[in-house]
Amino acid sequence: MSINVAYYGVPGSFSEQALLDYFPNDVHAINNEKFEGVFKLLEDESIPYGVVPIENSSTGAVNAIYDLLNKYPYHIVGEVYVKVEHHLLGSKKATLDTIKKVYSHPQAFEQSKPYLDQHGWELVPYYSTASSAEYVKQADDLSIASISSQKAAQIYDLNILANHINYNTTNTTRFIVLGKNLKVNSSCDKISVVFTTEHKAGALYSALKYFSDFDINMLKIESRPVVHTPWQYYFYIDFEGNLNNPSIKKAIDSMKTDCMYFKLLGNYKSGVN
Ligand SMILES: O=C(O)C(=O)C[C@]1(C(=O)O)C=C[C@@H](O)C=C1
Repeated sequence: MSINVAYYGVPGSFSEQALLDYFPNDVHAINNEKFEGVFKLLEDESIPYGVVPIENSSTGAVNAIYDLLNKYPYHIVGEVYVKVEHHLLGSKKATLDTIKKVYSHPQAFEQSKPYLDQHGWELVPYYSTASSAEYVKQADDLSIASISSQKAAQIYDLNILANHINYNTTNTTRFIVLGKNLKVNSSCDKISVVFTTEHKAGALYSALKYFSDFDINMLKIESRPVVHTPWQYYFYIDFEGNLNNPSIKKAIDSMKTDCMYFKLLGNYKSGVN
């Protein structure tokens, strides 16, 4: 029986690619055009997983996803890295000279900025990179193009007007797999948490020092504003470990005592980059 998995975008988006890489067999993919839409789809009992982008190697965090991870009760149960190559797509008769406007996801604009800066095109932020291709196909207008994947060019039958326009040749996006429950098995080697600390000298240091005390390798820190309390922050931390390891348990219990708010986001197997 196939398993229902929600993803961001439409067929040909990088999130769909991430889903297919993570769930290569028997999957029924259900899409949504908004990041929060993917989280909402998981409210349906028949959809156990969702796939969304969280971080890009050139342009950094996808902030909206960090905020949604804290807002919804889901867990990170996996991650997958996808090499992201952007192309400029246009309708069959379009050329670089006919283009006036370019549609894409804002992250794709950032990842292709030096190329776009060479042209005077108007940039129109749109939904996913693949929806942008779909839009260009439907509009059938020589003056518009999208920044999308090669797969989107095939699906929406568009021409590639310029290849590989992302400035970083190792441009990679990390996607997370959302699930409803915390799932810990022996292959899980990465933990994600979010917390707030008191607004006083040394508070963050106190919470983080347990990584050193318990010899735990911290992988990432990201901060996001606590919206209704100006200048307070949620700290999102990724670190190596398995929740069944007693010293990881102790480190987390100690950390909690230094935090005003603490949420365990997940323990999962790190993806291959
Ligand atoms: O638009 C898509 O195809 C997506 O999956 C979204 C997204 C993102 O938001 O980071 C994913 C990968 C690329 O970095 C650009 C866009």
